[in-house]
Amino acid sequence: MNRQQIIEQIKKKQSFLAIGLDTDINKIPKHLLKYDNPVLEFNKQIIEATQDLCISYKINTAFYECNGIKGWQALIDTFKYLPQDTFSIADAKRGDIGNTSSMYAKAFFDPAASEMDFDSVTVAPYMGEDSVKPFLDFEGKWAILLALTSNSGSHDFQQLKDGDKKFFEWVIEKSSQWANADKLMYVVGATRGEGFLDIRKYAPDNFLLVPGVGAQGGSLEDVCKYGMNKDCGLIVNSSRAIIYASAGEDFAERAREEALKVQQQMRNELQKIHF
Ligand SMILES: O=C(O)c1cc(=O)[nH]c(=O)n1[C@@H]1O[C@H](COP(=O)(O)O)[C@@H](O)[C@H]1O
Repeated sequence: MNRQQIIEQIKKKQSFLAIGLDTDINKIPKHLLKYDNPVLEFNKQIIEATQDLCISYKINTAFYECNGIKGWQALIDTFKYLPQDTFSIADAKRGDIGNTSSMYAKAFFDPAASEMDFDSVTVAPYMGEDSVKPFLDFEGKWAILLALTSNSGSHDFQQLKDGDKKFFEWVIEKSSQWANADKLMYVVGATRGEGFLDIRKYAPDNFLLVPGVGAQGGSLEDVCKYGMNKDCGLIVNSSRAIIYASAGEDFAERAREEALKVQQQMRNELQKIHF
């Protein structure tokens, strides 16, 4: 999905919500355990209940990788179940020396090799240009670079100052030379409030993937106030607050209710920029 198509989906659905399929077998409703692949069944029902309210699904691969072959199969099958009109994110946080990154890129971008054809992968920028380039070399695909994350550990490195800039500002400034806003997004935690102003100084046009509303308590209002640009420029993720709204048989219905609340807030924010 390209930038224009993302913007069209935002306008059409009046939403910039990504639902995070951080599906933990220990947290899903017990009645699903009778299925051959309970994680897949859970994901299917969540997707069916929410797809008109979100523009994206973010699959955090850790929740699948930890379950070995069955987990990886659930990842592939969930990928295949994602609606065509949603932007797919493999949240794998990869990045290694060039030839290894090429393999990581193939794992998510080359369906002939892996059966998966995600629109994007999250990438850790710490190893620099040659570790990110292999993801950018795939035509029509996106790399989503970690910039200023939502967790307390973001202070350890990302917010250290060198000269007139913090480390995350160096990351954005430098990586902007590798690709433009049609291929590169940045992760910025919803808990960063006015920190979005610093991000927008260096990335005025890029879409930002913003996790941290819902369970981590980030404010959607602040994210929009400080981070929105004329194209919206935001894909805001919520995982646990939506997918685990109920542990009962009504889990999909309750997930829809939670997604709807977020979507309605997003619609109000989009009206402010006349979307
Ligand atoms: O890259 C991410 O998606 C990410 C970056 C970040 O700074 N903070 C963060 O929470 N995430 C991911 O976003 C999701 C947040 O989940 P909830 O807190 O349950 O909404 C998880 O999949 C995290 O791994």
